[in-house]
Amino acid sequence: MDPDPGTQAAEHTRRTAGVTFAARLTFDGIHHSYHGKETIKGVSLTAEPGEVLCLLGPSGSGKTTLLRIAAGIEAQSHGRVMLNGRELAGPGVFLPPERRGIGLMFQDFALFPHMTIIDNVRFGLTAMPQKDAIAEAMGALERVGLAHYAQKFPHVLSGGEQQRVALARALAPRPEVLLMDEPFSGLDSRLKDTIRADTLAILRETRATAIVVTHDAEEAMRMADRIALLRDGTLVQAGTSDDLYRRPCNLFAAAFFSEINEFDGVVRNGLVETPVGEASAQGIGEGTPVSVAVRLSGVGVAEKSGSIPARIISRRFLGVVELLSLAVPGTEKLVRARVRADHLRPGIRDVTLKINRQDILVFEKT
Ligand SMILES: Nc1ncnc2c1ncn2[C@@H]1O[C@H](COP(=O)(O)OP(=O)(O)OP(=O)(O)O)[C@@H](O)[C@H]1O
Repeated sequence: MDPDPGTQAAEHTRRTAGVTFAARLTFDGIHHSYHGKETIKGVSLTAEPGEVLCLLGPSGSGKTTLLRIAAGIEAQSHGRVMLNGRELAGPGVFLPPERRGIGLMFQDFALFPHMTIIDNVRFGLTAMPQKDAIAEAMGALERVGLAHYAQKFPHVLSGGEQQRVALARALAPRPEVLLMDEPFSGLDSRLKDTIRADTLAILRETRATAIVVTHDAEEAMRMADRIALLRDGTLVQAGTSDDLYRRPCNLFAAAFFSEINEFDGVVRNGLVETPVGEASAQGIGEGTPVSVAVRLSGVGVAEKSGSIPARIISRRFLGVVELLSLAVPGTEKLVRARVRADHLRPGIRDVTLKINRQDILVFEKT
C-alpha cells in the first residue's frame, strides 16, 4: 500500500530534470565560534562536482553550522569557502547568500501557507521576468511530479508532497550546489524511504552537487557518495560508506556505524586478548593499551559448535532478529549479539559463541 498518492503520480508524470553545472565546494581550514565557544575547529573538506556528500554526526557536532557557513548565513572566523576555486568567503571576502549560486533546503522546509504552490516555487526567481520565472517554476514542479498542484495551497498537500515542493523550490534557480539540512526528518518512516529515493534520483538528474546533513548513519549510507563524519566540530573521517563501515579510523567512527561490544586490552605479541577470543593487533606496538570493538552482528551464537562458552541472560525479540545479552567467562560485562529470530530454540540457556574475524576492530586508545 502506498500511503502517499502523490508518490505514485510522481512515477508517472515526473519530467527529467534540467541539468545544472556541477560544482566543487571546498571548506578550507574552517573555524567558527558562537559567543566565544568554538563550534568548528579547523574543518577542511571538499564536495566534488555532482556528488552527494553527507555530513554525519551526533547532535551538536557542527553539521548545521558548516552548512550555514557554506550558505553565507554564518561567517567563519578563519579559513575559506571556495566554489570551483573561487573564494565565496575568506579573509576580506564575503559573498552574501543570494550571490553564491547555492540552494538551501532546511529542516523545517516551511512553505508559505498563503501562497499557491507555483508562487512558493518561484519565490527565489525574482530576478527573472515573470513569464520565465513561471516557466522555470513549472519545470521544477514537473521534475518532482507535482505540476498538477501548481494552483493549490500547501495545506491540501501531504507532508511528503510538501517536501517535494520544497525540493522544487530549492532546485528552481538551478543552484550549482544544494545544501539540505535533515531534509527527511519531518516525514514518517514509511514515506521517508520513497521520498529519499525520489530526491536522490532528482539530484542525480540535475547533477547538482549536494551536501546533506543527517545524524542517521543508515540514511547517510543510503544516500551518500561520500560521508564526512563530524564530532565536536572536527572532521573524524571522510570516505565512502564502505570505508567508514569497514575501516573506521577510531572507536567513535566504528560505534557510529554499527552496534558494538567494547573491550579493553593490551597488545602482546601482535595480539590482544579479549573475553571473546584473541584479536590481531598488527601494526600496533607491543604493550600498547587498545580498545577492541566487536560488532553485534559478528557474534555468532550456536548451541554447541562455537569455541567460547556463554550463558544467555536475556533475549529480546525484534521481529526479524533477536537481541541477546550473554555472560562469558573472564568479564563482568555482558556480551551482546544480534541473531536471526528463529535461530535458537526457546528456553535454551547454555550456548557457545564464535566471532567473525571481520567484525573485530582494534584501535589504539587515545
Ligand atoms: N545560534 C547559536 N548560538 C549559540 N550556539 C549555537 C547556536 N547554534 C548552534 N550553537 C552551538 O553550536 C554547536 C554546533 O551546533 P550545530 O547546530 O551546528 O550542530 P549539529 O551537528 O547540526 O546538531 P543538530 O544535529 O542537533 O542540529 C552546538 O554546540 C550548538 O549548541
